[in-house]
Amino acid sequence: MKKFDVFVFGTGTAGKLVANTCKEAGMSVAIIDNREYGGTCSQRGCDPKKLILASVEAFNFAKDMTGDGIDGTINFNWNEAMNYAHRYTKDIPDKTEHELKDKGITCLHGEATFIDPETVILDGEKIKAAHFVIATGMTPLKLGIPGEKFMLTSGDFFKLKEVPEKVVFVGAGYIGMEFGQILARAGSKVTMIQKGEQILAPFEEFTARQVENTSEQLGIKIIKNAQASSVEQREGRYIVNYSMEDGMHQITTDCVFNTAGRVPATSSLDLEKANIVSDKNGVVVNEFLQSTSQPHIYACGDVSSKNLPLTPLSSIEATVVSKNLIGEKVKIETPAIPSTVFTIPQCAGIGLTELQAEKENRKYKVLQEDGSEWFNNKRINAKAYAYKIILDKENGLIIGAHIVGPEASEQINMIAIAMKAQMTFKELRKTIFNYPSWGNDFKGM
Ligand SMILES: Cc1cc2nc3c(=O)[nH]c(=O)nc-3n(C[C@H](O)[C@H](O)[C@H](O)COP(=O)(O)OP(=O)(O)OC[C@H]3O[C@@H](n4cnc5c(N)ncnc54)[C@H](O)[C@@H]3O)c2cc1C
Ligand SMILES: NC(=O)c1ccc[n+]([C@@H]2O[C@H](COP(=O)([O-])OP(=O)(O)OC[C@H]3O[C@@H](n4cnc5c(N)ncnc54)[C@H](O)[C@@H]3O)[C@@H](O)[C@H]2O)c1
Repeated sequence: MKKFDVFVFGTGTAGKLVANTCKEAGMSVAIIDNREYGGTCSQRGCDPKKLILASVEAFNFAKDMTGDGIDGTINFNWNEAMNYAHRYTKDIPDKTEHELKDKGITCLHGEATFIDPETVILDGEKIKAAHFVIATGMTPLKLGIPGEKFMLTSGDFFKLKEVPEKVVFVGAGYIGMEFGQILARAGSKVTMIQKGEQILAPFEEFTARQVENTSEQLGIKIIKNAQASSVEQREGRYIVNYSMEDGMHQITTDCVFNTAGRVPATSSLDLEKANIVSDKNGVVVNEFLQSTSQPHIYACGDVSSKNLPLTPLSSIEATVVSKNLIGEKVKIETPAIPSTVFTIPQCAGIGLTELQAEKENRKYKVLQEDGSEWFNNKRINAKAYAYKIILDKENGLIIGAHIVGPEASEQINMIAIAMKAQMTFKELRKTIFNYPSWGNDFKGM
């Protein structure tokens, strides 16, 4: 029977980092994936999305500047934008696998399942390991509604051959809003069906509302307090039935996406046979990222019960797991975590929202303003720019920051540095920034 020091499930950001580090430390390592190597971020998430956004942003920029230096008809070409993204992503699976193999890591394909805490089975063959690392990421949430099989999921977005005339997204979260805006700019008539009152719910209401307003200006219809109840197929099109307080409604569309959230990908691992405890947040782990029920088994990335499911956190968690496996004793510790929805304008946040600060009974001060008339925003004829900075009333430290604007992701990175360095907002503002630049806007906030 084959036996390894470390057996890793998943070849995404988290899994491949653990496999590489353990191998470099001299351990015997096997890694497995049930689809192509490379994971969500590189194949059907962050990277292809941002590559498509390169031309969407250029298209939008040129449109905003039309009459102020840009002349003539500007077209967005869906197939070219998709080909551009695929050119970058298509070689990654083979390259990832070759790099792992070249290091001497055993690369497997398929679905290995636990049969006991020390053993998995793959195609009838038993494999033992001293340690297992679960890094299987997340998968789209099942809505459990009739006709769900007609719904597309985020991975299908990157396979769209043409821009649908009409499209419905069930769920106006990160994925729904990012993809909805891309398709709206490409020419689709987009409708969002959102369960609650707020789109982009974990974000500050003030900034999320600006994304809502700009999306509506773009022609996106956002139906809030609505829940999809079934999807029917009729003559090559789809009818989405949804319920609202005043009763049932329906909408006919060319395609419908399930963007209602993602859940930990654990269902095919037979975790119970190894007595590995998991819940709705994933494999339950302690501060060392060890399974609380099986300490020789670790979990990291989206599938672990700790932290938000974001790429930088998958890397941080994988680093902690690797260090623990090679004999250091390291706890997961994260400074404040920035996050951005890559819409136009971008919606970025870090730390507490005002509502959270209120609920935690914090003594705080809010700096909030609409910056849409500020020079940086006016210079590019951008639609929206606003911020809300929440400061500890006593010591002036930043406890939350929320920016909506063309470069909000980079501005929030600067706030992340200030928060990590325990710098007050006043100190941050004393920095000399380039002028004119988005960083310099902190001086005016
Ligand atoms: C559309 C989209 C856009 C996103 N955009 C961003 C963004 O802009 N910024 C950001 O920070 N995050 C973004 N994310 C989230 C980001 O992609 C994830 O946080 C990150 O990829 C998680 O990495 P991971 O290694 O934990 O899991 P993954 O990269 O998902 O890797 C898990 C791997 O495990 C494999 N697997 C699953 N089940 C099994 C099994 N039973 N056996 C073997 N292998 C298995 C999968 O095939 C996959 O290759 C986005 C996600 C999506 C879906
Ligand atoms: N830019 C980024 O960093 C980025 C981009 C995409 C995804 N992600 C990561 O992936 C995770 C998953 O993203 P997501 O967009 O799938 O989830 P999400 O939680 O952001 O959004 C899901 C939305 O669907 C709504 N919803 C749920 N059930 C519904 C129903 N039955 N009918 C109508 N609406 C319903 C929810 O209220 C929520 O607003 C995110 O939490 C994030 O961590 C990050």
